[in-house]
Amino acid sequence: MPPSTQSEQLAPPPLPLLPVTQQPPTSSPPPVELIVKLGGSALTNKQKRATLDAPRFEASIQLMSTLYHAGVGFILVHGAGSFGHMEATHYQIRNGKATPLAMSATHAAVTQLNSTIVTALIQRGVPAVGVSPLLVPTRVRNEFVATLLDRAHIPVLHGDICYGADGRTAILSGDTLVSTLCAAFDCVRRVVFLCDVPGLLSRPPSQSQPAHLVRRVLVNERGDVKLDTEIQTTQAAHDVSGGIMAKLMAAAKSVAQGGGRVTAFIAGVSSEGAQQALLWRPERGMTSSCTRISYEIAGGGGGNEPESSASMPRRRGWFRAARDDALR
Ligand SMILES: Nc1ncnc2c1ncn2[C@@H]1O[C@H](COP(=O)(O)OP(=O)(O)OP(=O)(O)O)[C@@H](O)[C@H]1O
Ligand SMILES: C=C(C)CCOP(=O)(O)O
Repeated sequence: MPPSTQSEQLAPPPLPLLPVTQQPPTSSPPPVELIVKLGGSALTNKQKRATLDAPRFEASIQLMSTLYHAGVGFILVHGAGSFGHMEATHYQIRNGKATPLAMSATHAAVTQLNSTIVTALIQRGVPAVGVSPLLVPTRVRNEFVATLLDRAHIPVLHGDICYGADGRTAILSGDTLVSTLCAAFDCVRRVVFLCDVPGLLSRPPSQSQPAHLVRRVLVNERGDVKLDTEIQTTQAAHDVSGGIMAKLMAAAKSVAQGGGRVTAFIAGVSSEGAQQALLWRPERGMTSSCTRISYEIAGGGGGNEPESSASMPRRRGWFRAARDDALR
């Protein structure tokens, strides 16, 4: 074989050609009951730019592959993790005035992760197709996702940068995308947010005091959230999409807008809780190893008046979701 030139060596390795017989049938795709959000913390080392967390990445891909081969239909969304948050912070995208080049650089980072995920899934026989939100209007994006599902693909969307209606630059979190998809696809019954923690904890895992897992969160028709315990949360300085609190609110929105149709979960990617959440059915009742966010008509449980979550470092009782971060 002739020696490779330098430019050939720089190209990423190609996907091996799959045996034709391994390709899954394209007829009768399963109904889509599930949206999975693979958090950046379930895929990457969020402290180190452009770095995968190899064991968690493998666990995430393996879980998605197992789901697919078990015949479960789902839409996959992933976060940016260390491929996007640091760029978005550096280029001040949330300030609304990032340059086109800054937007491109941040989008390139998150699509690099998207391509890595899609490639890993294809290698395991999952017919994944990456879908970037970027400039595509929500309605068009949802039609594209629906067409991919009809053709038996697994759409893989991701948190991204976007331009608001006024042209200002903004972040569209994967968590927000989940609630948008949930509203558009009324066949969805559960949404599962997978990350590096077993669910919502009473304290940030970085604190030395022991934290307990919050197993149950209730949401009313207005999207107000009820917790039976006080919680404290933190987020990394370079996190541009609100951390675990924004995730809880996106989960609450998915549940509230479904009016009881949808149950949401936050679970650890390598935990038993992930299996419980991904395969949960209403008749299975309680889940013990993850956080379950479910619907309850307000007035059933007493509690405090809704307050602004932004002003409450410690929360207990009913409180109201903070304003959505996304512009669309
Ligand atoms: N009370 C808490 N309970 C659970 N996690 C918490 C809490 N406070 C802080 N955290 C942190 O929140 C992180 C999960 O939120 P984060 O937004 O990073 O998730 P993600 O969806 O995986 O990331 P990304 O936005 O990159 O997709 C955990 O890694 C944990 O360190
Ligand atoms: C930082 C960017 C570009 C998207 C953030 O999406 P998230 O990680 O799902 O919150």
